[in-house]
Amino acid sequence: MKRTPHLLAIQSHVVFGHAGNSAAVFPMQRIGVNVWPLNTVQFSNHTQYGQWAGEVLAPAQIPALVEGICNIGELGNCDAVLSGYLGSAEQGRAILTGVQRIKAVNPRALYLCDPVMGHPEKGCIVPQEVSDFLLGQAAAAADILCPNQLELDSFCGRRAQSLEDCVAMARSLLARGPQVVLVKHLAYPGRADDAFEMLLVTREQSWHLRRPLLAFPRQPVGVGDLTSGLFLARVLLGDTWVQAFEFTAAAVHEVLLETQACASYELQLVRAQDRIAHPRVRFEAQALER
Ligand SMILES: Nc1ncnc2c1ncn2[C@@H]1O[C@H](COP(=O)(O)OP(=O)(O)O)[C@@H](O)[C@H]1O
Ligand SMILES: Cc1ncc(COP(=O)(O)O)c(C=O)c1O
Ligand SMILES: [Mg+2]
Repeated sequence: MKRTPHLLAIQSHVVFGHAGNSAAVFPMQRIGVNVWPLNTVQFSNHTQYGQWAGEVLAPAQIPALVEGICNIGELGNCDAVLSGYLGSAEQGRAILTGVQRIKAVNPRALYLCDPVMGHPEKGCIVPQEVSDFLLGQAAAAADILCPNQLELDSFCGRRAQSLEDCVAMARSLLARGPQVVLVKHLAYPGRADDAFEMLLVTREQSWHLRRPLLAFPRQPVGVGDLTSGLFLARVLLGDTWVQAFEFTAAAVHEVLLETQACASYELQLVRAQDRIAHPRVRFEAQALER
């Protein structure tokens, strides 16, 4: 029997609704991965409501929890670490120490960093020191980096001018260490206004993918977290990079269709669970020149 992969997911938890682990854990489990959720913050709701209650996990808890798993002899079973929304830069440094610890016992373990830097206009609030940490240290430690356009621009210190430019910028991130860069949402001048575009860049190849742009009265939150979680889960389940990319686009689109049909602001993950596991739509990634 094929082994079920194990994934340590270090990101936010919201009591109500879906963002961070609250957007990613159930879908990753639903497609067949054992998830170890480690919550960097526990907030009542995501920050785009403009108000929330709750607190940030003390950074020392991250190594303590990893050590606890080590002490029961399970750390070597960890196939991957995912990090997303962080409450402080110190938490970020603690995660990198945890990643080193896991790679020491399982050198094949992957680290996916979703560099959630916030989007002040949209109300996604992240402390500045977290962005500085992500720009400075996280990219070098990651095997897989999943920025959105704003985060890609921040890494490169300039705005992308075209699709070719986005590819060149993502490629420049590979030079810092990652094997793969997945840009979860492209926004460059001149792109089609009826499509939602994503990009996957490895050392050997680049792929571009388009899916339909759906209309929402208020953009749902947690889509990025769902995207990075499903991508990593599918890689652990044995997909190639491009297979995982295509699956992720389809499964996320299914969730958005269900969410739109329900006229809901929060992602409809429970209702969409069968569509996540078996997407009915399929999007083909197009290989780019390079
Ligand atoms: N097919 C789609 N149609 C319309 N909006 C989408 C679609 N897919 C994703 N979105 C929205 O696009 C935005 C992507 O946000 P962005 O900041 O680029 O990434 P992230 O979710 O990582 O922060 C989100 O607001 C999400 O709800
Ligand atoms: C607590 C929390 N976690 C994660 C996110 C990131 O969500 P997204 O996947 O839309 O980038 C947000 C965005 O506001 C948030 O408030
Ligand atoms: Mg995001």
